[in-house]
Amino acid sequence: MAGISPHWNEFATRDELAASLASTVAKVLRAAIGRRGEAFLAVSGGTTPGRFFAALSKEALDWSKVTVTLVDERFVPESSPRSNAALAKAKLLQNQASEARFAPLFHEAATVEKGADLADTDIRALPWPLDATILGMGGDGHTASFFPDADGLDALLDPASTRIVMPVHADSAGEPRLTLTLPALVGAGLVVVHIEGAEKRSVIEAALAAETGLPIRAVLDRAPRAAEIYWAP
Ligand SMILES: O=C1O[C@H](COP(=O)(O)O)[C@@H](O)[C@H](O)[C@H]1O
Repeated sequence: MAGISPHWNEFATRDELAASLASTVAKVLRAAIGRRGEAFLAVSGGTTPGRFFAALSKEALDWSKVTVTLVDERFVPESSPRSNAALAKAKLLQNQASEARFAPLFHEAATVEKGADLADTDIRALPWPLDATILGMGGDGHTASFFPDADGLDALLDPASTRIVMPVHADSAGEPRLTLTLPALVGAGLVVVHIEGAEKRSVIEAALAAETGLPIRAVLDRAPRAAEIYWAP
């Protein structure tokens, strides 16, 4: 394996995982605020992060100094039930975390390419590097919007990319997507892969055991420091 092996954090229940991950991320955000006066967090969408978002939203810290963005987004407005921004706003930007600044990836544009250019400009102006990146993973081994069948996957996963946001077209994704690029994501001080259930565990274990070519493996291999896998049944 080219990269540094990830570290496993296993929990008996999804609630225990959510509480522990929220506590760890809150510590990282507090440390960043202490060190540089602000903190920068990227979170995933999908079905997995709900409990973690609820727990993190109740953590006491100076949320007015925190910027939250997304690891990836569907090219849909916030009014869509498939919007990751809508999910993050409803489940994370509440309670204590309602004071945080949210930076969306979706911008109204005629094409996802133009939307990605607008997002790249906006997101570039944020306080890089990320302090924490919380990735999810699909059962197909995709993470962020690095789908196995994405057009130009090598460019999306290029560790030398100078882009921060790129458009994604993949038949399996449903609609066009926007994603942070690999170097933007893995440059974070803390990189977490949050997965739940036996099936996803098997997928990531198989990806780590052999060169499957799955995007999750490329991300873990190309991260400059060991990622943390958070898993519960
Ligand atoms: O499409 C997406 O899926 C993955 C995994 O989602 P889940 O529903 O299986 O938890 C997610 O990490 C990503 O942000 C999202 O856009």
